Amino acid sequence: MWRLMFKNKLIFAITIFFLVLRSIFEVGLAILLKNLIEVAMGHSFRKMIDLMIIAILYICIASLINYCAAKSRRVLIKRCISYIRKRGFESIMNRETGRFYSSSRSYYINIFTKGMEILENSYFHVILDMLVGLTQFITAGILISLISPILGAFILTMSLIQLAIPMFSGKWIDGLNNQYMKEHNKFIGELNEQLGAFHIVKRFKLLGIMIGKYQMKSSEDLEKRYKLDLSKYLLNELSFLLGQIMFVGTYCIGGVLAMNRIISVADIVAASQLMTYVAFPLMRSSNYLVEIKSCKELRDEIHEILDTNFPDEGEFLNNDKSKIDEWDKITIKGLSFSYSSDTPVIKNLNCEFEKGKKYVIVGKSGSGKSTLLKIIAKMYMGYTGECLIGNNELSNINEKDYYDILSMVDQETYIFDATLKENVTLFSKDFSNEDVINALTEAGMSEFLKKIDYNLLLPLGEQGNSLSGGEKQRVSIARVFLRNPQIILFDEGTSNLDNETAGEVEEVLMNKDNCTVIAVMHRLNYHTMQMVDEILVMDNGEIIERGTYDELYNRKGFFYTLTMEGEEVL
Ligand SMILES: Nc1ncnc2c1ncn2[C@@H]1O[C@H](COP(=O)(O)OP(=O)(O)OP(=O)(O)O)[C@@H](O)[C@H]1O
Repeated sequence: MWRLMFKNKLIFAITIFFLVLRSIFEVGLAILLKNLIEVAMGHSFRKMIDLMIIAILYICIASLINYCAAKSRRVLIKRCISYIRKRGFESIMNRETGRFYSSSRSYYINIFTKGMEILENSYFHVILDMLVGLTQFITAGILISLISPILGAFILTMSLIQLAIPMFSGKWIDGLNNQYMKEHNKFIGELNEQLGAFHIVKRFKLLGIMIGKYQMKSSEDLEKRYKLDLSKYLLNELSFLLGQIMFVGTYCIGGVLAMNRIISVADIVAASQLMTYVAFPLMRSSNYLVEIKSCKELRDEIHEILDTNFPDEGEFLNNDKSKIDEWDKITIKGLSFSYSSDTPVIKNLNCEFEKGKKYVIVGKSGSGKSTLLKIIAKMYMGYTGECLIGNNELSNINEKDYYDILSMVDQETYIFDATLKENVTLFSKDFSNEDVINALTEAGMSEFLKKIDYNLLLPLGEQGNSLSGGEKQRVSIARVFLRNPQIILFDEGTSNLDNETAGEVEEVLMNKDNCTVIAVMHRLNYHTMQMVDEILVMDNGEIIERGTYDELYNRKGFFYTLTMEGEEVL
């Protein structure tokens, strides 16, 4: 991670230059003081005036250097964090879908907010502070040893004792820090969930329960933070105690040496001033090492995010995977999948979807329909069996290529805080207003377009707050229609629409030329069903019936029972 600072060679070199210069100037002040005392004791007014002018100039130059050091250090750290934020975000957004979903949203948010703050304060600043401390320590150490080797030896011994602290406490603090980060992740997750569920909390009068849940996570988070801080304070105090022993000890030894006329009073004053630059960097060094160690896990995580086969700007991670060849059908052979190791959600499933044909999957809630669609959409890896697009195994296909031919309408719609047009084109410049209007019309938005006077620049607000649930759903359908993909996966895409509009949209969908449609539907419109090539009936992760609507209905099997229960067909 520290190598990141080298990436900005010029600003890194400038920062080091000013920091080292600043340290030398700070330490040099002790020699200036020593000379002032010696001149004062020599009673030469003229020399005193000259030295005072030099001292004022010295202090002014030191201040200027301090400012330059602070500014260049700030620029350097800003660039490092900016690099990690930008490349990290690109890397995460370029992840394969399955891998992206293997971590929670609050995990990512935490890395980019709290994580960056910790990295900045507990790593980059600390490394530069260590450099300042090291320069001060070496310069002051040499000067003190020149004044008295005995004092030098005493200070060195005490320093080594101080350095032992982080070595013994590193793992302990590491563990506490990890526990805190985990608890903090949970707290952010809870906060995210509760704010997202604001309307449900209101409507179902859940405030008491939710505040209780929130309070629990909040106090666990604060408790872990308290334990971490307390341990850090303890170590700080131990370091401070050793520092004080060194401080007082140096005065005592210096006094004895002065009594024996080995060093002068001016030497004692200079040594006491220099001691600060030996003692404090050392006292802090144990904290620095603790801080650096404490964010090791975080650095490893950021490393993993940044280093995984990192692509050039704008490229996708899995470019090594094969491009998709010509294909004639989607073949699923012996497919099994489970979210957790115990219960499989898809069980040894076999089926085929021919290119250009239209399919509807039905089944009771929880039978695995959406999971099957998500596997075909390359959102979940870790399945067993085969999922072939033509002759290409899905897991070997380049995701970018795949999403050129496949689009999905999800159960959950996502609307960006942008205009209607941007929400349909998804910020692409490749589509005209006419294309957008056609797609929206196909998605059943003609009345809405009239109502807004065809204003495609209409802002839709945060999460599409200015739209109804059905309108949001139709915007997400229009996105898919606009792209005219070879495969459309449609997961209850019309569930929020009235029967008439739903029927119209489904008719457009089922009449898309050269497009393979696999739709999950609960509410089956008879007219739509007549346009479907095959209906697959799923139960408990398996396909138990398949055929046209009439075939299945007349078979009087599971599908018929579903229709009789009134769950599937209106
Ligand atoms: N992300 C997940 N993690 C763990 N279990 C899940 C996850 N998503 C779904 N499941 C479980 O997998 C099973 C199948 O879910 P799936 O959403 O595929 O069913 P479905 O047939 O589409 O249901 P519905 O018609 O209600 O949408 C359910 O028992 C569900 O609880």
